[in-house]
Amino acid sequence: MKGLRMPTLGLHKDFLREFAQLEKKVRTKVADAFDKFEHSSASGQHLEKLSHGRDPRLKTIRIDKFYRGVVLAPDGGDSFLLLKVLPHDDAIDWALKHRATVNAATEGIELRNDIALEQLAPGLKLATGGRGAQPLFLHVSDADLTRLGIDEQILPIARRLDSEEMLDALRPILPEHQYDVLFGLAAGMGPEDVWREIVQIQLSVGLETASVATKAGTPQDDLTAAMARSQGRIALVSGPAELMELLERPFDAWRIFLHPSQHRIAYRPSYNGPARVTGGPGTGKTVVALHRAAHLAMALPPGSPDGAILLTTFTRDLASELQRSLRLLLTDAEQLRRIRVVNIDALASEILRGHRESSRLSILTDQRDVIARWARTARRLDLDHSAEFLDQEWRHVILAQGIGTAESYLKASRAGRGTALGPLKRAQVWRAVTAFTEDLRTADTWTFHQVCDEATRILDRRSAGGAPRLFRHVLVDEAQDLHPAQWRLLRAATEPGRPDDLFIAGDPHQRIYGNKVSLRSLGISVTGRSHRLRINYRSTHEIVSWATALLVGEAVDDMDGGGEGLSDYRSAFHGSRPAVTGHPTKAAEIESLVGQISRWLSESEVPADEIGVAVRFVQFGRDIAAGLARAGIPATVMGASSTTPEIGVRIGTMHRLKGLEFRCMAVAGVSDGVVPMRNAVTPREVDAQQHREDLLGELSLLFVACTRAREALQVSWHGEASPFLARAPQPERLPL
Ligand SMILES: Nc1ncnc2c1ncn2[C@@H]1O[C@H](COP(=O)(O)OP(=O)(O)OP(=O)(O)O)[C@@H](O)[C@H]1O
Repeated sequence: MKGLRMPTLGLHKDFLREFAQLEKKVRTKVADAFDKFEHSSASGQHLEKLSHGRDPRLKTIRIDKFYRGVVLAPDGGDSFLLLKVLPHDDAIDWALKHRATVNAATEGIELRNDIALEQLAPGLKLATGGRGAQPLFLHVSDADLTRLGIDEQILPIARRLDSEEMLDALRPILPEHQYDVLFGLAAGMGPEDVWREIVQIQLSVGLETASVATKAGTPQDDLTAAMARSQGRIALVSGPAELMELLERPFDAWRIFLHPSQHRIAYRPSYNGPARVTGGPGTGKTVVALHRAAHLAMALPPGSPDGAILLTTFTRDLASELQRSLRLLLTDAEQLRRIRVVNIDALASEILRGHRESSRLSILTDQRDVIARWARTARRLDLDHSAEFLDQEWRHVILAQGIGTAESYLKASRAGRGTALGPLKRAQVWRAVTAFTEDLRTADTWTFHQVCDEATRILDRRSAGGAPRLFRHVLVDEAQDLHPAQWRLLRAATEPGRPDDLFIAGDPHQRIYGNKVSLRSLGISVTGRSHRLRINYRSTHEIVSWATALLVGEAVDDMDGGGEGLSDYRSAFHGSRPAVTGHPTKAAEIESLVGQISRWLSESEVPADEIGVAVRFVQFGRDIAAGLARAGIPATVMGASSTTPEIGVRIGTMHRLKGLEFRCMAVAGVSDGVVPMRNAVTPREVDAQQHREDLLGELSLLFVACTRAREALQVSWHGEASPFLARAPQPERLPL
């Protein structure tokens, strides 16, 4: 077969991003132009060389009168890397200025703006000399910088940087890997940490993907080899059919451009027990869980039963979203059938229903009904504990620890609860719990936690009788909000001690339901199999830094006996700053919001369903929907009806929008008394610890709402501003 090599086609992630932003008719032309790469003999013909470019391998291709593509293609070689698609003059300008190199540390391809870098150095010297500030990388030796992949051109520039802002300003012209290394060092990581977390991951994932991508014995040119080692930045495609498939779904880059730090977690052949991924909002935890599920489905032997893998999460809406994404990732119907996607509570009810004579199950879904029942019980027994206190004691101590008798409750640890309860008080609480649960039993009515408990007992009995566990692998997303009863159900659903039994994705900073767990106490040890993601792919740097400031100084536990911070958490790209606006009245806030949404729709041409509005309580959402309707803007209040299809702008409570994302996001009604919601916070005098926990929960809720925004965020209030807003820096009050 000598001389008959197929061309290698690679796609840079910038290419897909720019392609996604083009109008549909231009996208069709781009697809047509690159479809011509079908045969190696013809592939290079359409490429035009540039004279006086920095890199003779950078060529352009005509798309139409206005657009050109930029391709990296060595003369006479058979590798093509699609880099950019830009308006005609910009494409030429980009191709003239840039140069592709292979990084000495990662062996992957990197691109740099050669001209801008050359022009930069003298100016930088002056700036530093003028201010005499301390160089940013004084503590790192040249040898270390070189070992981490900083090359001869960048080293003198790095030496002249004296602030993180300067580094940030240079980001667009620096080779991406080298920026990542410098960012890590500037954020306080030592050279060894940077080596392990940034270089080694890229190197080892790159080598792994390269060995999969290249057939044994096939000779390769340097460019092909380096392309294959550039996991996360470059995706190799098998041919025109795959290229066309990718171009049909340009918004779903997550399917092919996993960052090496994501790839190594998702595609590790096997974990010798439960594994976990954490990270701030938008770092791709869900993406990693989806890829892991796909990896496990592909690894199952042929003929494996349908539904052998469970992919689960907190709510029904999030489960539907997971199912939708999974269908994009896995196209093989048999592999897809191996993964069952269902939310935990629905799974628990299904198990219980299947076990009862009647499949009807009455479940208390509204927390207000639960509280009303507690209030009745407390009145009947003449107790002076509040309904909320009793409910919390039941959920956070009794159900959480699976306590079944008065004796064990008397001895139980109440760590995390702020009010001491002596034996007499405990006996009173136990009486209330017994009366409350007895009433539920008589009415054959359940809470979801009870359903989970009962489902766990059913599963445990079945496996004690020798039946196989329900699932071979269990993956759970949004894990920070699970109650211990739900954890126990998941533990019982898969065989402990088996490789890849549990895969857990979650962010403790987004804990909004007050459920704190210790994984160890539930028999789930993730020691040595825990990973953290640091790069936000959803929101701009401006949104991420504003929202992160809300949580500064808050200690959050990581469910495994440690704490987790957000200091090295950052965004992958820049955009406009969030806008924060106050209004004298509710009507004025709604009017301004309607104006902002109209501008997003008309000036920025954002489709209505890519605009989200988060509110703390649903009635304000309805008022906003009415305001939008008066302006002729379609909107849906999410969850208001299960039968009406969702159209237009999505309005939802902050709880409801968890896990979702929108190009433009308004977080409205962030007023004093509403955020934090007064009646959602236990008074300090009732339970000081619970008071702190509730406040943190409300703060996390605001954080979750703000981090749903991809490109634009507006936060507004009427009356007095929420005290939480004083934590965040005042952004420029500019229209977005
Ligand atoms: N490697 C990647 N390349 C491109 N896009 C990515 C990548 N990883 C994640 N994304 C995108 O970033 C966004 C956030 O990803 P994802 O929802 O998985 O994050 P998350 O950590 O689960 O977020 P949250 O905790 O806030 O719900 C999504 O739009 C996803 O498609």
